[in-house]
Amino acid sequence: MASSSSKYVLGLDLGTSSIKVVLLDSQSNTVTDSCSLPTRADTSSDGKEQDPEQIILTLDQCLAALPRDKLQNVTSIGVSGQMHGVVFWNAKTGCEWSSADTGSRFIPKDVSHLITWQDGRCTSDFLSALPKPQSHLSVATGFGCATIFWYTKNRPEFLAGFSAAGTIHDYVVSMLCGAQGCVMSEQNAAGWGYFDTTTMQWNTDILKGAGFPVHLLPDLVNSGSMAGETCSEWHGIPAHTPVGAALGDFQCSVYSCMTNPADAVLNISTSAQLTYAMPAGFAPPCAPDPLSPVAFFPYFDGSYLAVAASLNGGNVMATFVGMLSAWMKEFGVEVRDSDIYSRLIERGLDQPHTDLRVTPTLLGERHDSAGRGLVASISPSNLSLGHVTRAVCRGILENVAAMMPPQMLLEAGVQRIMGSGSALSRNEVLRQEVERLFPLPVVYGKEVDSAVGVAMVLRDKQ
Ligand SMILES: Nc1ncnc2c1ncn2[C@@H]1O[C@H](COP(=O)(O)OP(=O)(O)O)[C@@H](O)[C@H]1O
Ligand SMILES: O=C(CO)[C@@H](O)[C@H](O)[C@H](O)[C@H](O)COP(=O)(O)O
Repeated sequence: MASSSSKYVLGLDLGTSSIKVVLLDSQSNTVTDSCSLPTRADTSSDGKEQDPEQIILTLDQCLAALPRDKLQNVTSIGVSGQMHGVVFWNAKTGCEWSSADTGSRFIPKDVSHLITWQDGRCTSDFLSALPKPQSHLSVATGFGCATIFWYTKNRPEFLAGFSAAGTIHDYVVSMLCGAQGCVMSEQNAAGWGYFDTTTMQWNTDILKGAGFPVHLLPDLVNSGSMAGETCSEWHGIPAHTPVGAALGDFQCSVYSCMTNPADAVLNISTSAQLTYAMPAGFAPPCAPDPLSPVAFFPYFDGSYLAVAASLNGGNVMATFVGMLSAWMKEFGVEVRDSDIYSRLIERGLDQPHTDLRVTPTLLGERHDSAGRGLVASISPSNLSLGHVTRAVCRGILENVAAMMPPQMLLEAGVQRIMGSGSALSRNEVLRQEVERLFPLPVVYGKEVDSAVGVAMVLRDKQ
């Protein structure tokens, strides 16, 4: 039961695989309640597009699991989510509000599918024909501006049906605030491409010159700023509650656990990121280096994070689980995914070493988009579930370590790795591989890191 004087910040994270919500007690800065549910919103098995209705339904289910008396005492809302992707909506009719005894909710209307960061429709030929951005960040497939270019060139009639665009978490913020357009933080804008983080401006002239529909570009605000106030009571949260501009899940997971400039953060959820903070005053290079596995993403107040953002994290294990499940179905056997995960992890733990080699880059990487996965050194004695699970988990970490080698962390003064993300917290084989590969102490967080991080940002900015 909440004391009548307790006030809470609500943190929401709209991840690629799951929604997480937390209530952070503003006074004690502790999480009092949380809920996490899988979205199962993919419209096809490759995760390229997701259904916003299903995402919002899962968000509603998570909120319904939080204590109502505490929701009535929420004083601000922070939203983070999967970066880079784009969803289109009609600014005037992007949702419908409906009321019930349990509170009001909004239902998406006149909204496109979310085209996610995993989307591969922009080939390297397509991308190389686009104008060069005026930014230190290069543009990759799955980035909002690249996807909008693709629609402009291939299906312009699709875009004609929409007047606003943003990430899925920007969409949620816009609907909560009843906004007529989209307000975007520099973190999310950097993830879309064609955004100059030093001037905090879109490359409007370059985009206009190439026929890009610039009216779809959101208005910019600093990361950590407010986007507006809730336009209605929502799941018991009073109307006129301040809502922060949506933030990147990557930056929020870092915010939840980086307590010292000598910390690196390794997050493994659907994807994986290894990052450390650049010193104060760091200015990114003038031009992008598309072949570099390390990029510099904006954090807060003009600072930057050096990040190796791998497209191949927990989704590799999820693909392995999906493959086994499909194979078993062919034999008429149905096994729950959660049972497959626990058996794989158990067997992987029984098999601490393997000579089987798995390069798990199923989606390639942004610096090597043509790359794909490989299996090598197969012998009759290394094909057990234990060997394969160990080799898959080792491969995920070896790939991250190849993108940002341990030596680079040491040279940057890193003394400790903070582990975050539920793929890491739920998989001890992955954790063992982190500790094997990186010669640094590793400290693990909880499963709901980005949701906690975005709530902490809102609390700190109040
Ligand atoms: N039962 C499970 N046991 C261990 N790992 C799991 C289980 N279910 C899912 N995972 C891992 O968690 C990943 C998704 O993590 P999650 O934090 O929900 O992602 P996101 O933040 O991207 O939405 C999956 O890709 C998979 O690797
Ligand atoms: O690619 C980057 C940063 O460039 C990622 O860090 C970023 O977190 C994206 O949001 C993801 O790829 C999606 O995150 P998640 O759902 O895997 O947690």
